[in-house]
Amino acid sequence: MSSDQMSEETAEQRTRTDQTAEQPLVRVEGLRKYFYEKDSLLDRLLGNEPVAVRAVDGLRFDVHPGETLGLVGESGCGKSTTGETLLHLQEPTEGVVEFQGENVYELEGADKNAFRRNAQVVFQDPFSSLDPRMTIGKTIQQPLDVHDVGTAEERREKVQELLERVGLSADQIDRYPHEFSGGQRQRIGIARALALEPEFVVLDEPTSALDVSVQAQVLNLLEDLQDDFGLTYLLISHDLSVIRHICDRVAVMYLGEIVEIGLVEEIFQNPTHPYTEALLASVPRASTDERDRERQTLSGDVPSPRDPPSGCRFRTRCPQVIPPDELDLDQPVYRDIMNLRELVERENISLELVSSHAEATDEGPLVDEAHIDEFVEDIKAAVLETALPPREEAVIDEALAHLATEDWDGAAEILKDRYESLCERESPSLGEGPHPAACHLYNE
Ligand SMILES: Nc1ncnc2c1ncn2[C@@H]1O[C@H](COP(=O)(O)OP(=O)(O)OP(=O)(O)O)[C@@H](O)[C@H]1O
Repeated sequence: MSSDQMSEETAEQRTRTDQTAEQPLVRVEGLRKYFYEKDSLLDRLLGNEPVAVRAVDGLRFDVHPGETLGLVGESGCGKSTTGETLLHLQEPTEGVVEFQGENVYELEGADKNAFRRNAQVVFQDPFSSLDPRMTIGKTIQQPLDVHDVGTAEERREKVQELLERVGLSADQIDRYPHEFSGGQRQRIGIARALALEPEFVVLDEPTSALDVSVQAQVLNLLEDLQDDFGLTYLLISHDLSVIRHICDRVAVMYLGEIVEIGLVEEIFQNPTHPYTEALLASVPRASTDERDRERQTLSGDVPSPRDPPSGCRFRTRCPQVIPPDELDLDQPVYRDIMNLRELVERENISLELVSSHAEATDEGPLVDEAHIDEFVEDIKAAVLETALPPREEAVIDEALAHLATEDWDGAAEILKDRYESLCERESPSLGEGPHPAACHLYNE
């Protein structure tokens, strides 16, 4: 092969859009981070096991050289914990993170140092992340001091260069953070992250503390810096417009897991996971195609990462839960019944409050035999939003009657027997390929 042919092929390889074929810069496999909150004295007396907060629960994804991968999801879904664990700022509970083919959790000595230099982070809040007593020059220079880079004079020169590069002026080097606006402070945070010439930067909500007018400027700066320095970004944001502005691909997170991942345009125009669809339904549409997409809004609260739902974690809020084959129910009715089941399983209905026929006693609520039907009607009126077909109403009446004697398990069992979904039995896996989604609707 001639050298011309070889260089042509290399150029082709670089512009290849199918990035999955490339050697990733960062490879994450089975990453878990659980927090064990301190157990109370009572827990210790009762011998209770500490409950794990499953902040990050089995992530697998790659970040390719030169790309910006977005990580999006509602507050508390584990985005920041992912970024911090990936950079080894937090100890992982389980899993592997490879940077340039090396497991970062096993690095030692010079290799560990090299990783620390090569992988940096920009935090959300430019107000609290800068030390108010330190000049911005000292703040930006600190990583150079820690890693003992160059002479004192060279370091100061480097800081001045960085200030210019992020759109500030070299003669501002001896000023203090309070003399700068929010946008300028974030530029200082970016300059500090770039001081050691990293290859990979985690941007954790880099613009969410800024005014909307300043956000685009900072995002444009990040894009320019990426081009100039060949940077690779993992951008964490709850804001889909930020993701769309700057990312090449995006991973959608829900309760510690990735539910869908793919090219940004592909995800925005053709989302497959019901959670992604619901997230997108809450933002203005760019094109007519997208505006025409069926609107599906999210119901219910995000469950606790201490006790996530079985099977698919999104199933307690999903507008497309899969009913058993033998049932022919409209989705809103099935959703309604599944919400009722959740309340019964968690014993989360205040019987005395919803029904005047439930009398509070020391042994719990007491319902007169003669009023069980009214008691059941009261619960349905308080909890259900749709009208049930007669066949289902009979099953639900039978189940709810068990609550008259506080037999929650009996009620739950009847409901489970008839309505249990594949979505609660089996956890859908995130498949392979350029645009996988962890949903039984697509994996069936
Ligand atoms: N040190 C900690 N100890 C206990 N729980 C924690 C700790 N840090 C985070 N968590 C919990 O882990 C879960 C994920 O938090 P994380 O901050 O990673 O989410 P996030 O998606 O970045 O949300 P946000 O955008 O609000 O920061 C949350 O339930 C949070 O309360």
